[in-house]
Amino acid sequence: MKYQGRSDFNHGERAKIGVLITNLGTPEAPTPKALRTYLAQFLSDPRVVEFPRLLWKVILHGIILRIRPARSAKAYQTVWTDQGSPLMFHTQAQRDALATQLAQQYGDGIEVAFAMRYGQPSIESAIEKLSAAGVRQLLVLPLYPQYSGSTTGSTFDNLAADFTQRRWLPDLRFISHYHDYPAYIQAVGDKIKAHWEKHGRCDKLIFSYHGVPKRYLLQGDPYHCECYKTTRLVAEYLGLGKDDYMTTFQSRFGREEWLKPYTDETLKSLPAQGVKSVQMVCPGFSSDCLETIEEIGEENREYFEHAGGETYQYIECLNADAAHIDMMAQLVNDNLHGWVPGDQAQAVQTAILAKEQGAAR
Ligand SMILES: C=CC1=C(C)c2cc3[nH]c(cc4nc(cc5[nH]c(cc1n2)c(C)c5CCC(=O)O)C(CCC(=O)O)=C4C)c(C)c3C=C
Ligand SMILES: [Fe+2]
Ligand SMILES: [Fe+2]
Repeated sequence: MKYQGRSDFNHGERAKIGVLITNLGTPEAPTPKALRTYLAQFLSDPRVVEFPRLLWKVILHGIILRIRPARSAKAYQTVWTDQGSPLMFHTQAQRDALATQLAQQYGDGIEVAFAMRYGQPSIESAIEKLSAAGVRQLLVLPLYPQYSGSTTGSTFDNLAADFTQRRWLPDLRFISHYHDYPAYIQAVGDKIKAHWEKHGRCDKLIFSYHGVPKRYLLQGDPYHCECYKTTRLVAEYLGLGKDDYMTTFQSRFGREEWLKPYTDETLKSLPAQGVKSVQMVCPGFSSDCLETIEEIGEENREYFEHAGGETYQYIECLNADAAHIDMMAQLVNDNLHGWVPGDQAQAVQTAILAKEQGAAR
């Protein structure tokens, strides 16, 4: 059988709305073996590494997957907790809190699930679960505020690939970005304000985003522009002057040029320019993860301090903060416009019918 379907459907079944939040994915364990599996899937994605396929396969399997898993496993060990990978437990907590919030509005007419683009729980398994629960209208929210083909685009590829195997497709809506969504800007701005209230201000506030190869920007990826727009809007919300903040790009991979300015080089050079205290914020990451906790929280702190910097503070991601969950619920509500769970739709229809019958009498 080519297309997957349910043979147990019954006509009385209630149609539900499904909300699927997704993130990148993380290894199962901080070990070289688990890293190898994770990196093999991640780095084989043509959306992530746009390089001639055959040549890349040779480089990936012949060089990178022999060296990087052990190195990355060491880095993951520094962020791993009793609850596992931060990216995983934050995303799980976001799902739980969002489900609780949406249940207050929609009762059990809505199902909320989370999935990861690489590793588990996979997007396929989440759609299967939602479909078995009676979801006929599906809203997908990849938790990447800024659109990039390498993240958001790849999530859509995965979703579309799953749909090519499915017999009965749901109505589908896909949120491709929310980099300038007012509630998101406000949530990021308020998190910074809360940090200032506790710790005071620094010479410079640095907005550090994950980078992508510069080539992707030149070929039309809007990610770079969306990062700059997020920074500008948050800076405006905070009333910052142009010298009070800057945008940088972190987490370079490979040898080609990536989006600049690079976070690490910037931090190495700032103390010589008289900037002795910095606050770091990463609005492109909806959850703290390896790239924020280890790379921004630890590695870049060392670069800055080694170069003569005196104060270095990292402002955490929005994670499962109430303001973040409220923002997600608002975003979901905006995008569910016109969709109502099956029984509510039925109730509306019954009311219209009763009104019509009343008028006919
Ligand atoms: C937030 C947006 C992200 C973009 C854009 C992005 C692009 C991108 N990433 C790589 C390579 C790696 N990224 C890795 C980790 C990682 N990346 C993101 C997010 C974005 N990546 C997150 C949230 C994480 C952390 C995951 C976690 O488990 O905590 C890694 C793995 C770690 C390592 O070995 O260094 C790699 C590799 C590329 C090539 C790319 C754009 C083309
Ligand atoms: Fe990445
Ligand atoms: Fe990194």
